[in-house]
Amino acid sequence: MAKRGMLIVLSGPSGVGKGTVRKEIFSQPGNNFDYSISMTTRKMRPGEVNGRDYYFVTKEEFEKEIASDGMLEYAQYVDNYYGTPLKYVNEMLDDGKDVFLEIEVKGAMQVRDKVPDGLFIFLTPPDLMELRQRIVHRGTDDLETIDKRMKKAVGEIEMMQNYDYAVVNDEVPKAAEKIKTIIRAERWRVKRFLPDYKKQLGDALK
Ligand SMILES: Nc1nc2c(ncn2[C@@H]2O[C@H](COP(=O)(O)OP(=O)(O)O)[C@@H](O)[C@H]2O)c(=O)[nH]1
Ligand SMILES: Nc1ncnc2c1ncn2[C@@H]1O[C@H](COP(=O)(O)OP(=O)(O)O)[C@@H](O)[C@H]1O
Repeated sequence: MAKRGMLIVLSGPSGVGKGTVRKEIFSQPGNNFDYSISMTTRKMRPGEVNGRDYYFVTKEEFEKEIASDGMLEYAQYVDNYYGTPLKYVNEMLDDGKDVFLEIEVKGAMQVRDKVPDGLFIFLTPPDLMELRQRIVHRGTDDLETIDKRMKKAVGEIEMMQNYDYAVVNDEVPKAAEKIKTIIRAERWRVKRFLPDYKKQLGDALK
């Protein structure tokens, strides 16, 4: 049955370990979902590669994409734009492939409105002190940015209620395992099969 692919959205507060857990999932055989590379106006960090980690663009370039309806969703996060280019996601889903988005909560809620049958998973820290320690430990943000990210994290965690599943990122392999289990089960959601059978029934009764 040629089913449309499943859109998988992983969000959670900055520093909770989304990138780390996603890489763990993708490194395992059979879990190479198509990853949607986001566009951002934030500065490239050491070690990041344009076109692999993000498409790094100017504010003007980003605003042009918004104006031409080129984004599935976008949000402003700590002084920068972040967004999901629409074209790639649509092509992959039409091709029957599952697409994985790793995005913050405001963007995820826009996706939820547009793609209600997507799978929405919230990655949450064991507690807020641990979250702060992870951001400090990562060493990519100055103290002022860390404070901004922490304040934001509180509001973001409250958004958890709008997701289908919550996964606590206590240990990376455990969190990755839980997410894989959720994805595996969700592939067999009745909603995903009904349209195909309805069409077959229509054809069979002709
Ligand atoms: N809405 C939206 N958020 C994104 C997108 N790409 C990344 N983000 C989120 O933007 C936030 C900041 O990302 P980044 O500056 O890379 O920091 P980090 O993920 O905390 O290392 C994170 O919560 C990301 O998940 C996107 O395409 N759309
Ligand atoms: N389960 C975990 N236990 C301890 N540290 C973690 C865990 N998951 C991630 N980290 C660390 O926390 C920091 C933030 O992780 P990262 O994947 O960059 O988060 P995000 O993508 O959500 O902003 C990194 O230094 C990472 O190594």
